[in-house]
Amino acid sequence: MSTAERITVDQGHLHVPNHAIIPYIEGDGIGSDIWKASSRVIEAAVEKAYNGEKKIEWKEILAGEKAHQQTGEWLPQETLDTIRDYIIAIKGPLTTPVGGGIRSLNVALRQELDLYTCLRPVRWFEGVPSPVKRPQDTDMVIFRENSEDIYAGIEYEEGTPEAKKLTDFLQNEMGADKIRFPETSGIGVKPVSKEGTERLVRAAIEYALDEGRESVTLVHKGNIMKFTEGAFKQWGYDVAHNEYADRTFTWQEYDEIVERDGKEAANKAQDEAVAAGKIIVKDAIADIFLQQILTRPKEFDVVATMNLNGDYISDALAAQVGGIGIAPGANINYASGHAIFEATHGTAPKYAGQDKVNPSSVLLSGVLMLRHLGWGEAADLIENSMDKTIGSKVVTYDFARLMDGATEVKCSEFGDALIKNL
Ligand SMILES: NC(=O)C1=CN([C@@H]2O[C@H](COP(=O)(O)OP(=O)(O)OC[C@H]3O[C@@H](n4cnc5c(N)ncnc54)[C@H](OP(=O)(O)O)[C@@H]3O)[C@@H](O)[C@H]2O)C=CC1
Ligand SMILES: O=C(O)CCC(=O)C(=O)O
Ligand SMILES: [Mg+2]
Repeated sequence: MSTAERITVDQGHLHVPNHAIIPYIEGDGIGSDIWKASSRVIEAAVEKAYNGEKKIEWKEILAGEKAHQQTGEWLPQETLDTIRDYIIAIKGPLTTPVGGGIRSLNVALRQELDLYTCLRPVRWFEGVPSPVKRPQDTDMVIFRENSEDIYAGIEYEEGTPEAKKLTDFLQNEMGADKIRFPETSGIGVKPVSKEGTERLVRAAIEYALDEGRESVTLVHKGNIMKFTEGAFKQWGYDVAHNEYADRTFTWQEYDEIVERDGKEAANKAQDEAVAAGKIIVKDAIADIFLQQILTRPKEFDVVATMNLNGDYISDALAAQVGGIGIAPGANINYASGHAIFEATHGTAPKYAGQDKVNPSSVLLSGVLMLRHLGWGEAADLIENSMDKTIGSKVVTYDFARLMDGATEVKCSEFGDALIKNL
């Protein structure tokens, strides 16, 4: 009889049994290849780290194409119920059609479970090829708001009665006179709330404090979208001022000191705050931020931003440290304890079933999961093995095409090499 048990949560604190059941969604496209390779490495690392004392029992749950084939549903209720019950899950990517068709199942999972933080650490591994000269300078952790913004899916197709009704309302009752082509516009709505912003920024500041990080940058396009992105910026600063006054120093405080006492006094206050171990909370407008992460990456650390900005920033930053094949993530609700770990990339359909792509994104999502469970020894083993394997230039196609003298291996063979090097 299996001794496996479910993970439980008590007031946000996880209780992880030694033999833990973890539900997984294999994913569409490349999902099956990367999951097979990664799950084997995770199992081997746990076995080696704890001599069999700790163990994961995977429990498959369905979503996406596999779910549709087997149950007729894209996201069965049973899948949501299982994640609710088992608290922690890991998933491969799921396809979302562009234009029409079903809405994103990835977004639906985050919304259904209210996994409001999308945490995406971006760091370089020794030896990974990168388009920038000093990839080691990029070490950031993205906190992407995961529950609102235009991902709420409130949009109406051009030419429909709903789009016309909303356009008429905006023009006739709200005085919106800048809809350039009202007869042929699709209309989308972008909700951004104070509560949603506060819980995300709070999580980012808590993380920065716990992990000894230097700054939290609020990234927004608040000059143009004043009451959504601009409000995000101000609510973010307010969290720092109202809840973390003794542990943060903000650029708004800096500006106030400049106004009152001059720049020298402000610089002195900031230096003293840094010396006292306070976190600097600052902000950047999204367009220039995308330049500065390339030109001055050392100046950024924890990044807190809204859903769409976070989506773009995730892939842009991934490129700086070797690409989307090595970009992990986690979707977390810090209050309920629920979390789904998943790669940043998608289903890469042109590589589906070829045993070709890099499994590192989902594997490193597993590493994040192991750390989240308190199984850091197994996580360390995997990261060290990645260093060793990539250092010996045994890599999948994505790295091989940018490396001189690399040995290109398949997805499954990269998994084998990682297990050998654990
Ligand atoms: N969380 C999720 O489940 C996500 C789902 N998606 C969905 O995935 C589908 C495809 O999206 P698409 O825009 O093509 O983006 P993808 O991230 O799926 O793929 C884009 C490109 O990224 C590279 N890539 C992706 N994964 C890997 C990997 N594991 N190893 C190496 N290279 C990789 C490949 O680059 P190259 O061509 O240069 O070799 C690939 O062609 C869409 O339906 C989209 O909605 C997208 C993002 C996240
Ligand atoms: O849900 C999708 O299809 C895309 C999601 C995405 O790009 C992301 O979460 O980074
Ligand atoms: Mg994305």
